[in-house]
Parts: sequence; structure tokens; C-alpha cells
Amino acid sequence: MMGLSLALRDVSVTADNGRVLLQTGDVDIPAGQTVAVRGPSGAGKSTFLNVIAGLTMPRGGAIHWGDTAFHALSGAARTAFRGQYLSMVFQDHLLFEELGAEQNAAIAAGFSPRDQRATIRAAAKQALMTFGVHRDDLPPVARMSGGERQRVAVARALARTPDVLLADEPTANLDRQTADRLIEDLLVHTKRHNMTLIVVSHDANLIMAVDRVLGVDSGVLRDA
Ligand SMILES: Nc1ncnc2c1ncn2[C@@H]1O[C@H](COP(=O)(O)OP(=O)(O)OP(=O)(O)O)[C@@H](O)[C@H]1O
Repeated sequence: MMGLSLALRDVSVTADNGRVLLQTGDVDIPAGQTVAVRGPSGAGKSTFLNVIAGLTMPRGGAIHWGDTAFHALSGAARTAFRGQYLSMVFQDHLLFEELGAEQNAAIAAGFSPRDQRATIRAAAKQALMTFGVHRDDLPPVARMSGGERQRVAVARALARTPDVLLADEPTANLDRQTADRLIEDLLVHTKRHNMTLIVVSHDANLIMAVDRVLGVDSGVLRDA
């Protein structure tokens, strides 16, 4: 596990009507750095996560993850790269609604080599316990509360150890104590495995805990 660096060179994203949604200039994030991204509502934070995850295509500029020219990959290659190196905790969670917390958190086991499955299941269980969503009486995630779903989504992202973790407001909707536990766990896990962490957040405790803070204002990304 090496983590991956991210190099952005003048990446721009525009809406269909030509409005500029994001302009990054040149930004370099070394492998293993933990970075918070903050900015006002509508500033372009989700657009930023989407473009570095390859879910939105830039209009111009270059995105390198490690040695890979990510912006130049075909759609299929981008999807394969994402599956291998990136893990995401996004606001809509993308959980499997009929399954329980443990099956969701350990979902990566189903796509992993046989000899890694037990490790992933154990890590999933551990993460669920840490975040207090490991009771036997919990319903399928379809009927869980917003905060419970959020904790399951983070546990799932941590159950495998990706090179890069991208997260959108992972502590929103959580009480202070649960949020602080999540922050600590997230950072211990990312540092232990030298993962690169890029997290959109307004949480002052999270912002204090990371290596670096970037700001997005009216679509312009820069060190804050
Ligand atoms: N495909 C699109 N076409 C046009 N405008 C878009 C498109 N996608 C996003 N936008 C606009 O781009 C701006 C940035 O949106 P984005 O979701 O990145 O903001 P954000 O900083 O994540 O906001 P929030 O904190 O409210 O989630 C918003 O004004 C949004 O309405």
C-alpha cells in the first residue's frame, strides 16, 4: 500500500451553458497527505470530488493520480482504475438497501481474492463496532436513520484499504461524540496505511486534524 499522489494542472469544469463550475490552477497533493476541502454551499466542492474521481469530465487541464494520466483514460479504464485505487464516501451513500450493515460494510469481500475476504470481513465488523452500528437488532439499511447509514458507508470504505479515500461531509448528521470517534478512526486508518485522504468538510475538528486545508470559493480551488 503506497498511497497515490494527485497532481492537478489547470483543471476546469464547465456546465452545459458554459458557466465555470471549477478552476483548480496547479495543485499537488503528495501520497499519504490528508486534505480537507471547505467552502460555501454551491462553491464547487462536490464538483471537485466528482472530477478527481472521474465521475465528471474536465473541460480542460490534466489530472494525474500517481503516474497515471487519469484525464486521458477511456471510460472503462477510468472505472477500472477507480475500482482498484479509489474508495468513496459520497452524500447519497450508495448502499445496498435490502442488505444489513455487515453485508454492506463487507461488500468488497465479494470482489476480492479469496485470501483477502476474511480480512475485509473482520475489518468491516471492527469498523461497524467502532462507529456503533453493529447491533443485531438493526434493520436493513433501507430503514436505518441518516446518521446510521452514514456510519455504515464510512465503515464500508475503511473495510478495504484503498490508496485514496474521497469523502463528502462524512461527519454531517452525526452527534459530536460519534463524529469525533469517526474522525480519529479515519485518520488513524489513513495514516497507518499511508492512504491519501481528501475530504469535503465544514467540521472544525476534522479540519484541525488533517495535514492541509484547501478552500473552494466560486469554483476557484486554492490552499486556505
Ligand atoms: N451539471 C451541472 N450543470 C450546471 N450547474 C451545475 C452542474 N452541477 C453542479 N452545478 C452547479 O455548480 C455549483 C457547484 O456545485 P457543487 O455541488 O459542486 O457545490 P458544493 O460546494 O458541493 O455545494 P454544497 O456544499 O451545497 O453541497 C452549484 O451552483 C451547482 O448548482
